[in-house]
Amino acid sequence: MIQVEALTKRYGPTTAVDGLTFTARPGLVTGFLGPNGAGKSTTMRVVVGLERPTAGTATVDGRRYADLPAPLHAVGVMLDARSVHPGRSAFRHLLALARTHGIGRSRVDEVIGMTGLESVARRRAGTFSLGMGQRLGIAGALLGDPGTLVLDEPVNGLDPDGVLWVRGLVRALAAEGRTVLLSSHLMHELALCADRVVIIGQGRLLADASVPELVAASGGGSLEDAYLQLTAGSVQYRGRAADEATGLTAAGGAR
Ligand SMILES: Nc1ncnc2c1ncn2[C@@H]1O[C@H](COP(=O)(O)OP(=O)(O)OP(=O)(O)O)[C@@H](O)[C@H]1O
Repeated sequence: MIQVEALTKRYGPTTAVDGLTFTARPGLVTGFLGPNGAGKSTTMRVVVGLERPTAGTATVDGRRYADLPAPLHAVGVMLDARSVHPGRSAFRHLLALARTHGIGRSRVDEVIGMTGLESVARRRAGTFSLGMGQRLGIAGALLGDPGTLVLDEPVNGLDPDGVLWVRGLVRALAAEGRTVLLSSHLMHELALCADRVVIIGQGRLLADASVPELVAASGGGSLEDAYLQLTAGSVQYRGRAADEATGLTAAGGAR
């Protein structure tokens, strides 16, 4: 279980997370949404002990990450799939991670199998495609057989088969009673795999509800409709309308 309570994180003059409170419960996939720069990654980084809160707390199973006796067994993390040493093979990377946490080699083989990386396990991670890197990141998160998983955009760069695989994986992990917190910008995918959705904007909570509740509150559209309504006032980085950006008029002619 992840509990975020009155969490604030400031970087100099920037308030990345602003008094945020929510709980990701066992047995559920909790989708974590928000516009670019809303504070999702920062929140996840605090949960897994990579950042210290300015105020408030974030705990896993009631303890701050730093106080967990066996962190890799408590919480599996995939924040940035590119953080793997490029010269190391997938197998070596996972083995090094396993060894530093007292995890046996057989579990390394197991997670390589679970993530479909058998044929490339001996290849240098630096040669991996985006999707293969994502799979390796997920393998690392699964290594400690953790009760909680924190996955930052796990379907980013995956092909349709990979997206389907992640959906099945997170559903299965939740069905086993684990807590899954997963961020994504893919509304359609989240509508399919999340039980609850936490939406933030400019570091603040905008909604914490089930997908059907959000859809009903938006007037019965889609999760995307609900999200766009809720975040309309919180988007910081908005491009020009497509017709303006391309120099085309509404009638389709060039300006
Ligand atoms: N190390 C840092 N130093 C300074 N500012 C930071 C740092 N990390 C994040 N920020 C700022 O905090 C805010 C929240 O960023 P964060 O990466 O958490 O957002 P996000 O919701 O994950 O965005 P995205 O969807 O683009 O990944 C942004 O304004 C960002 O520029």
